[in-house]
This record gives sequence, C-alpha cells and structure tokens, in this order.
Amino acid sequence: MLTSAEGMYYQDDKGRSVLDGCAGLWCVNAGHGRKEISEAVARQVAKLDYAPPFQMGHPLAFEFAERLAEIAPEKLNHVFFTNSGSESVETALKIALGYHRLKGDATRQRLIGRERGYHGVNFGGISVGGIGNNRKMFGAGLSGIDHLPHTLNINLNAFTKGLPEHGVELADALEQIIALHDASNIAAVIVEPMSGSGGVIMPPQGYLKRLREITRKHGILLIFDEVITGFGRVGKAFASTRWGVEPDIMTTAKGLTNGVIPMGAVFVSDEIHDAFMTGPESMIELFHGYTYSGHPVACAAGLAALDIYEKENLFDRAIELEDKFAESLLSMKELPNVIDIRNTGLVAAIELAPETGKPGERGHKVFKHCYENGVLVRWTGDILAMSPPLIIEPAHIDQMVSALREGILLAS
Ligand SMILES: Cc1ncc(COP(=O)(O)O)c(CNc2cccc(C(=O)O)c2)c1O
Repeated sequence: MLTSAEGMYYQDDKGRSVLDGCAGLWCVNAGHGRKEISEAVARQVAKLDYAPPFQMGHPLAFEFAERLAEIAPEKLNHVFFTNSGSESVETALKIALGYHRLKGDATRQRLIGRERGYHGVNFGGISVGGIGNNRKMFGAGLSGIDHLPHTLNINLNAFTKGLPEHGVELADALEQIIALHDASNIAAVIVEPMSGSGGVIMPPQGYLKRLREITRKHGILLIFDEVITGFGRVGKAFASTRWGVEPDIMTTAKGLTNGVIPMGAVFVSDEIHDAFMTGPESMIELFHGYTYSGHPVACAAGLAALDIYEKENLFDRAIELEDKFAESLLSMKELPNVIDIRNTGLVAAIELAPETGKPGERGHKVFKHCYENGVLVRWTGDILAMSPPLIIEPAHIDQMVSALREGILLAS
C-alpha cells in the first residue's frame, strides 16, 4: 500500500521509499507532491467548489480550454472536458458520429480501432479497443467496428532505439477495410500514436503519416488517443506535435492535471466544432456531457499543472533525456530472456520470454524484485513498462536499470 509521495518517490505502508518508475499510472508527469497544484486546488475548492456545466459555466473552464488550445496541434482549437480517459474516448466517438450526421453523411457509422489498442473501459472504448481480456467478458460491444493490425514486430524491429524502421505498410490495411465497407459507411479511425497498455508498441516510421493520408483521402476522421502520450510523455506537448501528424480529434486525461484530480479533455478542430454550433443560442448543440465536465477544482489543478510543465520545460525533457533513457535500457539487451526493448521519449518496455507454460510469471518475478528493491515499474504479462515522471534525473534512471538488471538475472 502506498501511503505518501513526494517528487520521484512513494512511501509505502512498510516504510519503504519506492522510486515511481511509471508516474503513478502514466499520469504524474510533473512528479508527486507539487505544492503549486495542491495550493491551487485548496484555493479553488474554497472559492467555487462546483458550478453546473449545463446551461451555466464558470470562467476557469474557459481559461483552461484556451490555455490548452494554445499548446494543442494547430487545428485543434476547441476542448470538451470529461472526467477520465474512458469518457474522453466515448465523447470523441460520439462527436465523430454526430459530426458526419450534421454534414449529411449519417451513413458514416463504422468505427475502426486497432489490435492491442487500449481506449478505456466503457462500451465504446472496449469495442474499438483490441485487448481481448478487456472485451471477452462483456459481450459483443458496439456493432460496426473494425480493427487495424497492430504494429509490433519483434522479429524485424527488436531493440530499436526510437521508432522502428519496418511496418509502415501496416497502415495500408485501412485501404482494405475501406474497400470492404466503402468510405461512405466509415466515421472514424481511432489509434494511440504509441500503444501504451497494449505493450508500449511504437508507430513504425511513416505509419501515422500514412494513416493521416488515407483517412483524409476518404473523408474519415482521425482520432489520436493521447491519454498516455499527451503532456510531454514522448517529448513536445503531444505525440501529434512530436511526430508531425495532426488528427481531427484528440483525447487526453492523465497528465492533464498531473494525475491529481480526475479529468479528461477532448480537442476538436474548428471544422468539427463549427458543424455543431449552428445556433440558435437557446438550442443544445450536442446532447452529451457530464455533471463534472470542466469541474472548477479540476480546472484549477490542470492550470497549475500546465504552469509547471511550461515553467520547467517538461515537454522538452523527454527529448533531452531520451538518449540516456534508451541507452541505459538497451544496455540490458544481452540479459537472459530479454527479447525486446522498446523506447521513445520517457516511455519504454522490456519484453521477456515467458517461462514455459507460465505466461506472465517471469514478468511478475521481475516486478516484485524491483518493488522490493525500491523501484516501481508497470507489469503487464511478461512486459515491464516504464513511464517515469518527466522530472526524472539520470541517477534515477540508473537506479531503475540496476533494479531491473538484478531482477531479470534472478528471474532467469
Ligand atoms: C490510451 C488510453 N485511452 C484511454 C484510457 C482510459 O483512461 P481512464 O483509465 O482514465 O478511463 C487509457 C488509460 N490507461 C490505463 C489505465 C489503467 C491501466 C493502464 C495500464 O497500463 O495498465 C493504462 C489509455 O491509456
């Protein structure tokens, strides 16, 4: 049990000090215990604890939206606030369907996700998502869904530093899906620029650009789910910015408030926004929204987080440290059972060969060793994922690597 946190470290109920190698759950990008955020939250909750976002509003929501639009990809100038990444994904999918209907293309109802994609746990998200365990228990999900192939290829791309060389042609699978259904029936494609929960799977060089070209050619909206990659994780404010491909809709959460207050934000282009805002003033434009959308206290946390990111240049830090991070991790490539190390910015994964007949066992052993030796990493099956706070220093990277190295040797 984690009982307190400060900077890069947790304290647990046994008095251990544990380095947070995964920024909480990919969300505490500015590190723990930031006074600027807790003080902003305390002030705000005492001043305006709640205001309804239905028919009413409060200035902070608009101030935050404008600040977010400033750092967003060029075309994405409008923000819809939610309370989580899952809600951001549902919101994005509904906006995409609503947009096409308003444009007179109501036949565009199909949604396309990707294998091994993770888009949260609501029905839309698990339908476009591609992780079997998140789907199998809950029935068929939404109809009219297709999936692109995932882009992990250990045989061709193992131990790549940064974005893999092979696999751009995997984006062409979208043309086949379009040939099958016809573009007039397809609303949107949703992908994580980098698949996080699915195993830290990088986009091959040129892949996102190819997706953008194909979707644009067929009038299909491109949604980037940047719940993990947003707010500096892969360098720059967003993966879209870092890798130079602009979606039509972008979903975010996690780092939006440094993980302090639950909040999500969906960014849309002028074109999409204006399609809904046809008036008259008294008319409800989008029959969708949450009680806590744009919550005043969440906005205060988000604004304070944004101030920290900007003041401390944290969106550039993942680029400054990515060579050190990658080289430190790739130094483990010769260890027994290490079959791949994937990395970009300040996010990485080490994939281990499973123990015969016991998938996940080896990964769990390494996870436990690391934790008991003061380093918390993300363990999913035989993959160990790392996404440390962006305030990490080289000495912390060395501490992570030495715990991982010991753990991998002991688990061999
Ligand atoms: C790309 C993406 N989209 C949506 C969500 C859903 O966000 P919420 O959880 O706030 O509803 C996520 C969340 N990502 C997430 C959540 C929980 C566990 C793990 C893991 O890596 O084990 C990853 C995510 O990574």
